[in-house]
Amino acid sequence: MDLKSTIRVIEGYPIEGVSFKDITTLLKDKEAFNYSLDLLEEALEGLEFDYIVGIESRGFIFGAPLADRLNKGFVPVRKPGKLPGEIEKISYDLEYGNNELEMHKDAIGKGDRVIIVDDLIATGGSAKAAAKLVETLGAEVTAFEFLIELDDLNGRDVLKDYKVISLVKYDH
Ligand SMILES: O=P(O)(O)OC[C@H]1O[C@H](OP(=O)(O)OP(=O)(O)O)[C@H](O)[C@@H]1O
Ligand SMILES: Nc1ncnc2[nH]cnc12
Repeated sequence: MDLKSTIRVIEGYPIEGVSFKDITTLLKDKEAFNYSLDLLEEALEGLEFDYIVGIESRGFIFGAPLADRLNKGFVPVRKPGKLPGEIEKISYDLEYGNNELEMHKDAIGKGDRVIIVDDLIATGGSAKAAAKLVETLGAEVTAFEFLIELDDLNGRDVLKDYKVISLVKYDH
């Protein structure tokens, strides 16, 4: 199956110059959604880890079912103000705008190995911020896994010290 053909591209959203990769068209196609999870699962074969960490919100859509398939726990990295317990917080820049991410302090710790999952890597800012949260809590990032990679935005360079897996590539 050609996964790319199920992803809709909308130019100029949310601001001029951005070529937005809309995964809602993939998600509503049950074969494409299932196949994307098959590929995400297969690509992690041979890696040892304890948890899937998903980045809100689109990272939850792939991260949670992937954790269930792999019989691992799922840990959310959330946008500000959503987690009820004691949190670790970090600020970061996006392709458009900036944001903050938070994680429960007691969610993971020393000796834990995690896979960080998101739908897309653009600048790599969100992924790097999530890794810093994981590492601040004493855990280790085994790999990053994305459905989509935007090559020209060089997010992979930002994550050069890590294993990075992506399924579908675009120039930008
Ligand atoms: O590599 P980066 O430049 O950091 O960009 C990628 C991030 O941007 C999008 O999330 P967004 O913050 O738009 O939130 P959403 O998932 O809630 O739509 C996407 O889902 C990634 O998390
Ligand atoms: N070009 C893009 N398409 C979809 N989601 C994004 N998040 C950051 N950049 C994006």
